[in-house]
Amino acid sequence: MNYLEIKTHNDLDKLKLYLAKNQYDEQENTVRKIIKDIREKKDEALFEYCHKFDNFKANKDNINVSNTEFEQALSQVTLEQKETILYAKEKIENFHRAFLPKSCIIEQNGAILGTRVTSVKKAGLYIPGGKAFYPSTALMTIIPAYVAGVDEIYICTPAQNSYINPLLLYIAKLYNIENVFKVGGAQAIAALAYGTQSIPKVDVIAGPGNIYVAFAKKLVYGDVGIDSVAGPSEVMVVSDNCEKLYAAYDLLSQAEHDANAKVYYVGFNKECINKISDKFFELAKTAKRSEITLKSSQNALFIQTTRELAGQIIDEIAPEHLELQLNDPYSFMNSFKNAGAIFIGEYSCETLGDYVAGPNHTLPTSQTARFSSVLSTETFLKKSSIIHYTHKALQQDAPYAIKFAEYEGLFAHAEALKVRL
Ligand SMILES: NC(=O)c1ccc[n+]([C@@H]2O[C@H](COP(=O)([O-])OP(=O)(O)OC[C@H]3O[C@@H](n4cnc5c(N)ncnc54)[C@H](O)[C@@H]3O)[C@@H](O)[C@H]2O)c1
Ligand SMILES: [Zn+2]
Repeated sequence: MNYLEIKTHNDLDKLKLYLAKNQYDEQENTVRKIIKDIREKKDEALFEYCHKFDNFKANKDNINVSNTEFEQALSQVTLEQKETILYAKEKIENFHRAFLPKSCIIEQNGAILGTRVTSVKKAGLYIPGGKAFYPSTALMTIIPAYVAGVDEIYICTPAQNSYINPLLLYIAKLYNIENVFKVGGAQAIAALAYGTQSIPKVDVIAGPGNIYVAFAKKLVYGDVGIDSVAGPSEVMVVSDNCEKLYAAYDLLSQAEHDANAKVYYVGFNKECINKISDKFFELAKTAKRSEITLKSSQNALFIQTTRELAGQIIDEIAPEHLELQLNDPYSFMNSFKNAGAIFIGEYSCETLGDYVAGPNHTLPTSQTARFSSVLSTETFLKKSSIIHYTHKALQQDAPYAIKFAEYEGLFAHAEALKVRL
């Protein structure tokens, strides 16, 4: 078991050292090669990788889910499944609508100044599907793109042996999305970033994935927009009591996603740490997905610290999901800034956020919550400035702008104003 005792400010170095050990050079090299191949050989490389990684013999005619496949899938979806999806859909839509940024203008010294919010034209959504199926991610990626008003939405998801989860296709159909490509991993991200004969180049790629997907998004960023580096799941539970052992269950709920998932428990006394870790490892051994949890549980880190230092530990790790099972969580929240999503109180377990609470479950991982945000409508929006002067407003501001232009030696800038005065 990985265990750190952080009792003084200097002890934080132990944590920094621990976090710096996480290196994935091999996977990064693999991803670089995949991106290069897709850029150079396009569909040819894409089809090869579909075969290699997902055992799907892709070609230009079967890479896109056909109408027949849609119909077959839709006929398999039960009434109960539809009701469950529609329940979550409504809650997620309401949340994303409520936080939709709007264009706005102000008037300053007679000039009209504003921000015009427009959506991107084309979005590529990645819905993972290697070790589990994620229809919930279909809702979590499609809804913000749809609410933002994206013109064209394309989906990529791995199709092992050509199979795609029917619930995912049901959700795509709810939003009239016809372009669902059976492509996963880094090759899907590269195809959406640079375009191939079969897959169009998009403006923004959003959606979570495993380490290959996360690296690929990081590497194509700049040529295309991304939501965040939303890689293998992470959870940190900070608790000041352990009577109910909830923390152990919550750690396991993230450990079952991926062998590379990371779970952290931060406690203030050794008894709690022992109790939670014992239960966690017991659950990891007997879990239904034990072939994954036996590996990911090896990444679990248990930290004993003080309440005063806990905030700094959170800021260092910047966990994707943070659960605060504390007596006074709201005052504790002043002690840190970095976390993808914050779950407050013992009843707000992370599973609710994954499926039905409403906020997005696609979140920054591997310490990127220091500067990245949860996936939202903003991922698919951009802001342009609006600047509109009348002659009177120009007369007021021009003398100052002319002086600035002269300080910078940019005399043509000054002239452009002078001719208008
Ligand atoms: N951060 C978030 O918001 C969030 C949300 C949900 C899920 N997740 C994460 O999404 C991930 C889903 O992972 P998954 O594996 O089930 O599905 P996935 O779709 O992300 O990955 C499957 C793809 O990985 C590629 N791949 C697999 N092995 C490879 C190899 N050896 N070399 C190159 N490429 C390879 C293949 O192309 C395959 O199609 C998990 O890590 C989970 O924790 C994250
Ligand atoms: Zn989860």
